[in-house]
Amino acid sequence: MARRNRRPRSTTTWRDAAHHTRNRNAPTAGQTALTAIRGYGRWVAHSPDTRGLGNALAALYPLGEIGHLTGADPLMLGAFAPPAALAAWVGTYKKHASPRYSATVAATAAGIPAWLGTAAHLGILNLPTLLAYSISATVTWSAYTWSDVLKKRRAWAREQLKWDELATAAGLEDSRLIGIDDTRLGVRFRVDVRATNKRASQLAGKGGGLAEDIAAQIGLPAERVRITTDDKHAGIILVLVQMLDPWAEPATHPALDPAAAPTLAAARRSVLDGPFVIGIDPDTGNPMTLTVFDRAGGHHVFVVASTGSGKTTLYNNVIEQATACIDVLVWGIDLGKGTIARFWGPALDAAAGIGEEKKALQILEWACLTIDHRSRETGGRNHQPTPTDPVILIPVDELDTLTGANSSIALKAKPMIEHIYRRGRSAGVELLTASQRGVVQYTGSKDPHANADNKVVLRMNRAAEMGNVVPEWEASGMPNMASYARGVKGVALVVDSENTWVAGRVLDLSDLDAVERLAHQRGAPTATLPAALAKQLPGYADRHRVHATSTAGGGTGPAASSFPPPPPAPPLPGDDRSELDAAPGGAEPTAGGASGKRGSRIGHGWQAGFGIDPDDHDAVERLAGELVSEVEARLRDMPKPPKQPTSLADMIKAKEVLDNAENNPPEVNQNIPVSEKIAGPVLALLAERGADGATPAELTKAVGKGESTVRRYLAIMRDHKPPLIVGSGSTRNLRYYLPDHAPGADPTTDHDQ
Ligand SMILES: Nc1ncnc2c1ncn2[C@@H]1O[C@H](COP(=O)(O)OP(=O)(O)OP(=O)(O)O)[C@@H](O)[C@H]1O
Repeated sequence: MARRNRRPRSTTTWRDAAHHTRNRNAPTAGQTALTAIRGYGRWVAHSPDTRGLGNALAALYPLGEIGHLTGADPLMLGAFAPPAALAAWVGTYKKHASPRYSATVAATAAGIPAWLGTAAHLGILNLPTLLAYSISATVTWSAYTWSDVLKKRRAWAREQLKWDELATAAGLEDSRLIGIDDTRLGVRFRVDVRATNKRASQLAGKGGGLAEDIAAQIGLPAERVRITTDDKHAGIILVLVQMLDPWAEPATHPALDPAAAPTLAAARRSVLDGPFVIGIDPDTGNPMTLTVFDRAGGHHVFVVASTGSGKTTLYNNVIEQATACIDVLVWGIDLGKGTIARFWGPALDAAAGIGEEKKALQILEWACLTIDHRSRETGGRNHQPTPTDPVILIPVDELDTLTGANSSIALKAKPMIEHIYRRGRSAGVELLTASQRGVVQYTGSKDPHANADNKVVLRMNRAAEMGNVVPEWEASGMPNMASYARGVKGVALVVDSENTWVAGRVLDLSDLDAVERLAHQRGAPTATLPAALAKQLPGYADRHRVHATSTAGGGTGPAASSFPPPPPAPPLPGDDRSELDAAPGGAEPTAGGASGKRGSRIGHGWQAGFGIDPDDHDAVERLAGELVSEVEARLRDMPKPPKQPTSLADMIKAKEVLDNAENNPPEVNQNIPVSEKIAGPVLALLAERGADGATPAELTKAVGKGESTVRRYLAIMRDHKPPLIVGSGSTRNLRYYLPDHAPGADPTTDHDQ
């Protein structure tokens, strides 16, 4: 044991051991100096800018004495100051473009010959020179150390350190951070991955888990880290890290602010002024946009959205922007829910709602005739929109109601939709169609896929569905809309013809009351079709007067008063509506009408806009008679004016009471009458549901009015005495019941007592 202790473990001889022991215990002066110099060098190298400068300034002081001792000419030495300053300024300013930094470096460079000159003259061994030098050196050092360039350099070093940590944890040790940008919600790293032996495309998207690893390292949900390739450099990836929750802020549409709505309604623009803003990109805070027409011509839009994903809200955004354009006319088709006609009616040029299949066909026919007319006129050149020859935008909600297997008009609608999709682009006739799925059973044909420049994908039920709309979505790093921002309403992915995409949130314009108000404030479109074109479109001049039997827009809201359908109008003399069924597009317009057949029947009457030949006296008289009876029929249902007038102040007060119904004390609500149009559907649905009751949303749907309006009336019905309905459950789980069916109600109780 003692032997083992005395001898070194290796084969080193006792001499060597002794030598090492002596070295350890008593280093030579030279070795100590070398170690100290090395340590000092490392210390300076650690921060060459500041420590290096400090040391250089300290070393410069004694150097001044050399000039003094050798009798150097101070003026000669000082003469080097201006060129040194100039050279330093030019060199640094070119590189950093920071005047402050360049000024400091130039002053320092000029200071060296100036100091040498001064020292040569005065010597350094006197107090005033020492003091003056110390102060100047301190000022120089401070100015340089705290210059913006050095501050940035230090911040950059910190970021580099952060990235190095992340990269090591994610297995990308050999990557190199080459850029970093602050984004609205976090940071975006630009990383050179060429030395990692991995391709940028391998790391992008899910990146074999790279995004997830980085997110785990920072402690964020996986979807808050996104990796994409750099379009300009194949060896670089962009790593976007969202430190803040992108969905924390609601994306409210300005129309929801009653104070801003009138200004918004009055705003006018040209479709060529820029793309439509439909939402916000939460990463950047930039608007999410959709271009339906620009200098390159039109761009159809193909929307794929599962139920409840916010399609109506998206349409509200697009229509809001389109109806603000002085050179766009909107012809809406919504045979499924009738929302477009019902709520946007006053601001549209034409619309077809529930049960208005013929009208929908008529609109498609106009679109085809418009395309043919414009193509003939321009020879297929891009249409130039003006207020008197506008772009036609045709939003079609639920395309399968037109072209799907179950549509009764599919046979006629399909070729027209195809014609518009194929030929409408340059003729300024643009489609915006929505389907629940991107398969032909829903779209009717492959035309939306092939001819819509813009694809918009809202929330999907299954990731596999994405491929039916944007086949290369995964390779392009687009988010999976089945899992993107889980739980967030109104998310959308917008992809244009160049495959450039943006994902974000559609502005919340889901409040149909606000939409209705806005449409009324905006009023009828100002654009008009050229007379020569309008006269070729069968029934176009009568589009606001002749309505098919429909429940769409039949509500009593303000929209019902001006645009949406009145009671069915008697057919106009000679106007055989079945003619709408005639195949469009192929019909050759004549000078007097849409087709040879129409032209011969109605002559130039279309131009006059009454559907008859004004030279035909019998027809004019018949029409006058019909018009009188039509006016009488419309007036028949008008309420009788009250005997006592109501003052404006009372009306405003009554409206305030109604608006506040959800918060009024019951005794106030008891005195507010509920019209049959509201109470009827509510009571009918609740009677049908019995003990299951219904949610406010279901009752809103049954009534067909805006959600806030219905909620107010539900509160009023609840507070009536005896109550008409009973609410049960917390605000989120609220359900209404008929009093007999309310949870815990005694069925034997007579509520009429
Ligand atoms: N952009 C949005 N921001 C916030 N909430 C939204 C947004 N879009 C939709 N919603 C919410 O989702 C609900 C459904 O939206 P919307 O009626 O637009 O969907 P939809 O797809 O048209 O529904 P359906 O399939 O029944 O026709 C709205 O009532 C609203 O509460």
